[in-house]
Amino acid sequence: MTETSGLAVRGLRKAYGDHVAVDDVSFTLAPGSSLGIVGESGSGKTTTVRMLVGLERADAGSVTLDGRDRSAGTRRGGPRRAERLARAREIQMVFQDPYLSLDPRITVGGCVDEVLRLHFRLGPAARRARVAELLDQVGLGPREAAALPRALSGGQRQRVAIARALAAEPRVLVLDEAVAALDVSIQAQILELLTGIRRDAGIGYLFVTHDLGVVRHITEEVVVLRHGRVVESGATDRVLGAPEHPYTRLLLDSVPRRGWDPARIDGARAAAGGPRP
Ligand SMILES: Nc1ncnc2c1ncn2[C@@H]1O[C@H](COP(=O)(O)OP(=O)(O)OP(=O)(O)O)[C@@H](O)[C@H]1O
Repeated sequence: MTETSGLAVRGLRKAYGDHVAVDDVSFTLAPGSSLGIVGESGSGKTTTVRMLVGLERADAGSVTLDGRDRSAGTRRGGPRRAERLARAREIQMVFQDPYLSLDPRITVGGCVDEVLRLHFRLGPAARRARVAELLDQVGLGPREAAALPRALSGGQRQRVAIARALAAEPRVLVLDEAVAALDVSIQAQILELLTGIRRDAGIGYLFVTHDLGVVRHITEEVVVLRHGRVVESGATDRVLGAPEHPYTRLLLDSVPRRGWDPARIDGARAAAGGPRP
């Protein structure tokens, strides 16, 4: 990746009072590639991506997309609305629970249409066609388009959330535990769908998850966070296949499987430096 293409995160830091949630986190995401951010609960994954999408202000560090500084332009009064909108469009987020992020009073088609109206100058007929196309891309048809979110299954709702994110034509899609609430078979369907979209659209994925199976399935590179710091990063196959840091080994050993022994995990945790004091 050249310095000017893709997403580059450098030295991000965020403290809440005297608790440092994210500490000097850096990584890059090439256009169309897929990066996993893994770590235990409280390791700083969500705080990191919230800073990328502007839901949280970083204390230090920078985020650039295709060479443009996303924190720049904060001159007096902040960036102009058009700039802010353009920036918001570039990185879209899909959350764990689409039910909470979808307006219960607006039909599925209407909620995708909202995004088109916000970001693009399209007439009603063009918007209708684009809504149908986006829903079709995620495997939903006219029946679902006319329904309210509560009439859909969890997997269908997550498809709506993905269609809505894609409507903005982002460069990067941040998926924060986006399949965690779904049944395993539905998870697999959504992961397949996302894999296909990435291939076709060349959108970069940032996958926040505690599920190493998901990481193995969908990411090319991975960053391991612990207590807000990057302890290991690299190609997913290498990091999961031959982890170098004791904490990564601990995460791998913590996945329940045949012959799994919780007592061994406690021993490994002590070796990795124990819980935070
Ligand atoms: N708004 C906030 N105010 C105070 N502390 C916060 C806030 N948001 C996060 N934290 C703290 O920052 C640390 C990192 O939290 P974060 O949610 O980023 O972790 P995570 O790795 O995403 O965890 P999980 O997998 O449970 O979502 C935690 O110790 C958390 O308690």
